[in-house]
Amino acid sequence: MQSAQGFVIETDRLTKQYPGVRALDDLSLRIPAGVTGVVGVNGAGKSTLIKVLLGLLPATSGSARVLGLDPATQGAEIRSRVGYMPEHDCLPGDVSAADFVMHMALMSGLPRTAARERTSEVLRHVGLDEERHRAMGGYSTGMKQRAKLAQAIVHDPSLVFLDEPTNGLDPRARDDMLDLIARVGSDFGISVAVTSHLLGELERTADHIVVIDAGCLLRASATSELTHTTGTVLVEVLGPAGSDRRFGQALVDHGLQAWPAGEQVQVRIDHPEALDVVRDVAVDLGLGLVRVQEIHHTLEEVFQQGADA
Ligand SMILES: Nc1ncnc2c1ncn2[C@@H]1O[C@H](COP(=O)(O)OP(=O)(O)OP(=O)(O)O)[C@@H](O)[C@H]1O
Repeated sequence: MQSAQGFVIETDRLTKQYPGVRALDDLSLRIPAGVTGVVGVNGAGKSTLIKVLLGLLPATSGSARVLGLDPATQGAEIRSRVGYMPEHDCLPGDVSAADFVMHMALMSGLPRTAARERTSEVLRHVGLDEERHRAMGGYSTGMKQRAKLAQAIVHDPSLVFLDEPTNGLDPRARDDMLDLIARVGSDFGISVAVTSHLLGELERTADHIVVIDAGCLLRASATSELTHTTGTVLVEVLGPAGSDRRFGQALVDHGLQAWPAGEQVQVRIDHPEALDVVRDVAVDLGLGLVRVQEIHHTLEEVFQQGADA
């Protein structure tokens, strides 16, 4: 279920005041279905936002809708339709993932047979098939994060909140977790709101990015809009040593802006025929064109530019 306008989450001037700290400050945002990255430095207000949206914390002022429901009065209903993976370790060490996830499935109201089937399905999905009967106290951080993800989606929610799911993971486990999150969206059709304090991390995974700073909305946009093309391409040619330099010089002689980038050449594509010139120059010099790749801004660059402006 979504709101009449098709947003899974909407907030209007949402404010949360803790004693001495305004964690959310007049925050108005709209999050569509799909995978959305909620990005902000530590202390920006991400966890507070999730807790208010789940109806676990009352807002000081303003309003919100989650799947069209009001967290202030319909928290229990929201929590039955929304999954939540908390940031911190909250798993009982002496219980197996299979028992824990099954318990969470039963708690959410699934009948026993459906709960058992769904538990196997989600544990397989998160890659905890083999180890599911071992006590979770002996799990690695990556395995614990997977078990937390499994319990968040076991009741087949329409939306899931994942609070810093890559925290404490090494780069390989982090990439695996990000792939898994993308598949929660695509394979199960569950909308995802995932937080991170690392700007670049959700670039590949999220369809939309919301950036929060000191409880305020800094930016909200489709990821593709934020990381739009830089108008340059990276070209790799195949030929004898020094071919890249000869190629770059020839492009400049043909009126293009080109400069070296390692052993490749970066070329500004500022008119539609520029790519034809790149191809023709390579042919003229007898060089093979190995690849021509569009360069996109990274999210870090986009926000660095914003900060410098
Ligand atoms: N229960 C609380 N009482 C007082 N201040 C709090 C409380 N919980 C959070 N805060 C403060 O509110 C601000 C926002 O915290 P929040 O945990 O929502 O941020 P965050 O973006 O999730 O960061 P992190 O990833 O570090 O948890 C911080 O300044 C934090 O210290």
